[in-house]
Amino acid sequence: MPSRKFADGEVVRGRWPGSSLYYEVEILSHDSNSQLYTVKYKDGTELELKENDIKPLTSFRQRKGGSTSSSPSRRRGSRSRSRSRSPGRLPKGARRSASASHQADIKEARREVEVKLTPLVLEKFNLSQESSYISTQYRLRPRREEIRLKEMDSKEEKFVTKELAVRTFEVTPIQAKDLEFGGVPGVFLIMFGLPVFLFLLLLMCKQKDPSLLNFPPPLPALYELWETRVFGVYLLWFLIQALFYLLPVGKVVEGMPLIDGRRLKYRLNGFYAFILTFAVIGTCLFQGVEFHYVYRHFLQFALAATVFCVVLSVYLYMRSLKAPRKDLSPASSGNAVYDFFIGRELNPRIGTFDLKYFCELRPGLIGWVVINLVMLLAEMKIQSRAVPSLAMILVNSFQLLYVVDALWNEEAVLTTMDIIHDGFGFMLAFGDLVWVPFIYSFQAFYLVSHPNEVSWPMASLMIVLKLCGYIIFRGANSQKNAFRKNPSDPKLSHLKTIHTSTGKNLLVSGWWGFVRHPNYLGDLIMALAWSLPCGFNHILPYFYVVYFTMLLVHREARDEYQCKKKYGVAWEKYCQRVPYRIFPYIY
Ligand SMILES: NC(=O)C1=CN([C@@H]2O[C@H](COP(=O)(O)OP(=O)(O)OC[C@H]3O[C@@H](n4cnc5c(N)ncnc54)[C@H](OP(=O)(O)O)[C@@H]3O)[C@@H](O)[C@H]2O)C=CC1
Ligand SMILES: CC(C)=CCC[C@@H](C)[C@H]1CC=C2C3=C(CC[C@@]21C)[C@@]1(C)CC[C@H](O)C(C)(C)[C@@H]1CC3
Repeated sequence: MPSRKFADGEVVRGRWPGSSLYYEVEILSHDSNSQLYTVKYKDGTELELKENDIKPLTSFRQRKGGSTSSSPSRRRGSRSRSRSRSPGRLPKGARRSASASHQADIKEARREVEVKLTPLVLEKFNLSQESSYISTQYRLRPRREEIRLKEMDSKEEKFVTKELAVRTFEVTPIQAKDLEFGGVPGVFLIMFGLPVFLFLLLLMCKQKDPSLLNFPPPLPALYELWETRVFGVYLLWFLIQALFYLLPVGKVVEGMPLIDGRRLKYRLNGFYAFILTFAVIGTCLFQGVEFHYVYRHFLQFALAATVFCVVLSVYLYMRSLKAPRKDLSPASSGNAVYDFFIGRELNPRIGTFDLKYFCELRPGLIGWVVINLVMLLAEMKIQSRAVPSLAMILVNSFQLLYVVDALWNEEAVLTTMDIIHDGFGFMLAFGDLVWVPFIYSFQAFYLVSHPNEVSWPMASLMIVLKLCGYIIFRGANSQKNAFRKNPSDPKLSHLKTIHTSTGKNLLVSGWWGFVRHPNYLGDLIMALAWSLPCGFNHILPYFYVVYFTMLLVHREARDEYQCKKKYGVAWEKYCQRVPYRIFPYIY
């Protein structure tokens, strides 16, 4: 008979399903057939857990004792992590509401968790058991601070209790307000509108006078835009990038925990792929390959990429119908149109080949730099220049820095909303493979046919602006990534934090104490710096700044909504302490 590690009545730590958080539980019984323990959380919740998901209390106490954190808020954060909290909140992936008519899928996974929860009466948590080992930390704190913290604790406990009650018993019907992007009509409009808009914009830019008054330009017939050879070149590009992605070079890291606690592995070799790509391009240039072909067929390439993206999205949707429910995205809704757009499967993979992760950083992002280079060469050819214009050099170098930075910090993409929350569907396929390479290169495309002379003093100001944006963007992203990776990193010990009932803390000083999305602010400042070299003759090169502001304001609202659900009172406190979202004193 297989042995069991924990005895009935033993008090241990049990992992909350789908998260990496452990809570104090009592072992009630053990089933020798299923090898599952029935455990009881402090609020009365009973669950069945595997032995791997249970840890002795001692391992946690030892870790706390070794905390290096020094700031009061950090101490407070670690204390809260070591204390038992209600596991009432569901795993991140299961937070969104379910439809009555919703297929089994992801929401059923949530229901599975819910039906096993059996708190008939939700009692207030008993925290006394652990107070002995946290008391040394309490004693160090001034009295007034202690009272304030206790008040906050009781407020948070009430919040968690309420959350648990709601999440345990509520059968949440799908409601229009739960769908983002304007729901089904909204995503329908986006799916048809964006490709049309892309072509109108590119055609407009090709006009001699790309004024808004000349909008919309005449659309060419579809057969004029389709070229099989171009499609072949595009496929070749995609396959070469896929080949580079498969090279067994670079570190392998684990992504964030999924709904079932698994962590997928990702190879970080984007930067190598970039170097290899440019080694190949350099060789081709040396061999006299005509890159002007890409400029001459720019619209055809955009169409080839769009067709490819539609085919890919159909494939992704079809395969998601066979995907096990644990693999579905928390953003998926059960509505076919919406799910086709937002993506139904969270991490579609062919073997170890992760399609979303690959598309997010490789063909589109590296393609953007290649297109910029093509535009630089086209400018020299069309304007008969011996060297590229200063404006073109600025645009190329600013955007090159952005892409190299993304590939160098590739691991950071694993914590973005796109990887953790959104599925892989039309939105990201189109965004990654069409929008990024063909819209983000718009300034360079514009400069080919609309030259702008930039003086050195103006160029210096633009460089300063770009560097300011970059320092904010990189500083904020690195600070948050380092904090999420290791909250007690000594390099971050000077920063203040707010503790949350999930056990994770929020930074409230440093970049994240300046505004609530400092990384977006930096990104937007950089976007402005990319457009300024195009001058002020036309509004068109500033389209990117306008679009990007809209994208990030909308993204900030989506993130805010999710953080509010995730962190509750703690998030509200954060908002009080850091009142501005992106632009200090403005928004
Ligand atoms: N060029 C482009 O087109 C685009 C670029 N971007 C860039 O991508 C990057 C990633 O963006 P995105 O994924 O949207 O979001 P963020 O990197 O800003 O991540 C948001 C998450 O950070 C955590 N967080 C929020 N506030 C705090 C805090 N005070 N302390 C600690 N953690 C906090 C929360 O997650 P949790 O607590 O769960 O860790 C929150 O959900 C940004 O730099 C953005 O500018 C984004 C979109 C498009
Ligand atoms: C118009 C439409 C369908 C929008 C989709 C939005 C996408 C264009 C963007 C969503 C998130 C993105 C990110 C980057 C590029 C744009 C998209 C795909 C990113 C790869 C750019 C480089 C950054 O350093 C980044 C890695 C942080 C970033 C991640 C998010």
